Amino acid sequence: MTERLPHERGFHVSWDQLHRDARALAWRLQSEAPDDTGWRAIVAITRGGMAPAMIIARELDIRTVDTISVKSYDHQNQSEAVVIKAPDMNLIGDGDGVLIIDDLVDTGKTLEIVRKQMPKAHVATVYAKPMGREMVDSFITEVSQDTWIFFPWDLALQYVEPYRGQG
Ligand SMILES: O=P(O)(O)OC[C@H]1O[C@H](OP(=O)(O)OP(=O)(O)O)[C@H](O)[C@@H]1O
Ligand SMILES: Nc1nc2[nH]cnc2c(=O)[nH]1
Ligand SMILES: [Mg+2]
Repeated sequence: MTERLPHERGFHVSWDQLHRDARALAWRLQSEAPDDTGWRAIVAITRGGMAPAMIIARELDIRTVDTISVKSYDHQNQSEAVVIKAPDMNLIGDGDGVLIIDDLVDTGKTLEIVRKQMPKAHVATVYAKPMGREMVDSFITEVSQDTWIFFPWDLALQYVEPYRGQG
């Protein structure tokens, strides 16, 4: 599977690392809140945004959490992102005072369509690649464009050969 990815590097994130990085993002977002009452809601971008959104909601004591689902379709090798489930717009409105959370931004296509729905929201991701960095207001760690980020929900513990004897 992984050999087929057109990326030179792999960045493997453990649950512990994700927890630390999401908490670091929450700490930063706390100081960026619009006023003393804090952020009024979170919109998590499914599915990858749900784990960091839960951690941030806990740290910032945000109880209103909604989701937006974006799916990329391939049309003659050009991918197009489409919203297949929107948040409750009566609750979220234009996004003022709302945090949008995703695990990462890569090309920025997902965030482009999400931002159109909630133009005043504050967009935050845990990880960012250079192409999409301009689409986020806050992030924690940048990786190079040719890096593939592996999240803990896509990984399993397994045996690896010792270095000595390889290559
Ligand atoms: O900046 P982009 O190039 O749009 O890529 C970033 C998006 O891609 C991944 O989600 P994916 O669509 O794979 O779905 P998932 O979160 O359900 O795994 C990731 O979780 C981001 O949401
Ligand atoms: N897991 C994962 N999903 C992605 N979607 C777009 N880029 C990435 C990435 O680097 N890792
Ligand atoms: Mg995603």
